[in-house]
Amino acid sequence: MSTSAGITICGQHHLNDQLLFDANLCLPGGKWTCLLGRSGVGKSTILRLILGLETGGTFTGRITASDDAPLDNRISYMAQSDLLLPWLSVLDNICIGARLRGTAPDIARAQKLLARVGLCAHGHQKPNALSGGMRQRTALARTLYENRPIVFLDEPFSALDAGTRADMQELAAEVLHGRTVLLVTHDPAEAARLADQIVVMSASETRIWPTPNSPALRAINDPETLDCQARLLAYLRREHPT
Ligand SMILES: Nc1ncnc2c1ncn2[C@@H]1O[C@H](COP(=O)(O)OP(=O)(O)OP(=O)(O)O)[C@@H](O)[C@H]1O
Repeated sequence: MSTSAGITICGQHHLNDQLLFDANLCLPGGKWTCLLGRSGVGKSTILRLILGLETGGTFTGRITASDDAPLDNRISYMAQSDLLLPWLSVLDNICIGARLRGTAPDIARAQKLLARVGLCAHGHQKPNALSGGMRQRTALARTLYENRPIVFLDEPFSALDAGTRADMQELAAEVLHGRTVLLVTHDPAEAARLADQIVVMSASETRIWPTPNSPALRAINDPETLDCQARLLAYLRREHPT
């Protein structure tokens, strides 16, 4: 695996000639950044801009890697929708990246990941036979299979029950330790538990929020983590009321 470079995105994004956001966001290399902010503020757009994907708007600014090398082929991306191919089995969906690159899929690795996301018995099934949470875990396994130094996760645990969510957070923290991770979430508890850096995004700023002193992954009942979660929730409710 190549080194996990940091990324900076600095600039303004306009949608239909209206300013959507003015962002100055630095993702430290090898660390987890959790990005929160009200729905529609532009969190997914930030991911898509760094990935060079269509956003429907216009970005003016700069996106740079800390090692000045191109970001191509260094990022794996788990979008909000699972993007599973309905005609392939769960196992084949997990190794779709290898197939698209024309390389032999590592079936043993895919099966290990399938087991880690709790879907051992479902590898042969088609995605339409799975629940929403099972589909999301398949997409997580596909993202982890890619073994990239930079990983973008857009609400990756949103469809999971509380117990499975905690398990998948722990799996992702273990497998992606030392990678540059950008996790978009609406869950202050998730951010308080997983983040090396928490960023709250609004139209006018990307605000760094204080994280607990202990290293991630933090215990669910760690008092400082619970305090961070409560303060963050209070801020989000005050700053971004519905
Ligand atoms: N391809 C597109 N074409 C036009 N507008 C778009 C496109 N993609 C996103 N938008 C608009 O950009 C704005 C920001 O969307 P984005 O998905 O980045 O928000 P978000 O903060 O991730 O929201 P959520 O938390 O609800 O996922 C929204 O107004 C959305 O309608």
